[in-house]
Amino acid sequence: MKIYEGLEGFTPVKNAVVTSGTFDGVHFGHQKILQRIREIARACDGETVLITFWPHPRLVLYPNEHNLRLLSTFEEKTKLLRQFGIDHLITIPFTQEFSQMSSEQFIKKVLIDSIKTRTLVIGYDHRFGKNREGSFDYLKANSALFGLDLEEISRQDVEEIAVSSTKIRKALESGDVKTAESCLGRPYELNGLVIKGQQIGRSIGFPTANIHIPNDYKLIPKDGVYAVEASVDGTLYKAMLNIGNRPTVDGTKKTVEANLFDFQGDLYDKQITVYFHEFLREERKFDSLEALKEQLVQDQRSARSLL
Ligand SMILES: Cc1cc2nc3c(=O)[nH]c(=O)nc-3n(C[C@H](O)[C@H](O)[C@H](O)COP(=O)(O)O)c2cc1C
Ligand SMILES: Nc1ncnc2c1ncn2[C@@H]1O[C@H](COP(=O)(O)OP(=O)(O)O)[C@@H](O)[C@H]1O
Repeated sequence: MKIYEGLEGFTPVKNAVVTSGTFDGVHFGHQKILQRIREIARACDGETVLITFWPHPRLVLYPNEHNLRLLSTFEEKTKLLRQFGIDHLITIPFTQEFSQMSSEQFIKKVLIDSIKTRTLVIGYDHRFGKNREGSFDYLKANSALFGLDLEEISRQDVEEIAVSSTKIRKALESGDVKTAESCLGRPYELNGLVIKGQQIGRSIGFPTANIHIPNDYKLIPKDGVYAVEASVDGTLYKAMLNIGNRPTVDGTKKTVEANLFDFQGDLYDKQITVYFHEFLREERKFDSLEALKEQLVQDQRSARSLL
């Protein structure tokens, strides 16, 4: 997959089969669209092109709305799009100025002049251009004029899947990692770097890798204890993970930390990926570290039996 920042570096490809959108999470519904554009490209000996916007339009249009959290970081999204067979990824810097472009201008300048789109695939409810006025009907009425084939993912197809990024965000915010997993078609993941903590973990026999997630827009699931898998240096470990303030040790800021099963060694400064499988329990304040330790023994047993 080739990645282009903006349209400048892009040179038109043969029979471009195009779709556009934010694709946050690259969930099951998005995957249907990706599958469809791949099929069309194969049939016409063309190449798949995905236009996406970064930063997320809502972050630019509503900068005061600080609570928007995304399912995928830019790196996670590109990795997934590559896996799903996109040949060319164009990321358009989403600015206030860009948001003022009319749908007609978007079609003419971006889809036709710059990309030379042969087929455009969009969901029935997809809108683009200023105030999201560019609808499928408008495109359909003008597609001959624009010289492109149009393919709609129907309402029925979209509703059958019953998946949306919003639904997945809500599920994760309530700890429902199972629903998130079924909508994403894979477990929800976090990526980060292992950093030093207060080194209390090892003293109670449960060293915990503290994970620093550099992207503050990335959605962290609800506080609590989870059964997860963790991947480090290409090896996958079963693990348990806590998200929260650690009231037992009077913690003040939120941490994400994992105890890996059947692992011994040093993880500091390593890149780690965790995959959420089950919510185990709420985080609690224990009367002593000894009581916390007893609970961790139980948590480990529960996690092992679920994973
Ligand atoms: C699976 C798991 C569950 C945890 N549950 C709790 C909890 O319920 N309450 C709490 O205060 N801390 C909880 N913790 C956090 C511990 O307090 C933390 O691991 C300990 O403070 C050591 O942290 P440190 O080595 O990073 O300093 C949990 C940690 C893990 C890995
Ligand atoms: N099974 C394990 N799971 C998690 N971390 C482990 C494990 N074994 C060793 N470690 C190492 O121990 C560190 C955590 O120990 P801990 O005492 O909790 O210190 P810290 O407070 O710095 O996280 C991890 O960052 C990692 O380098």
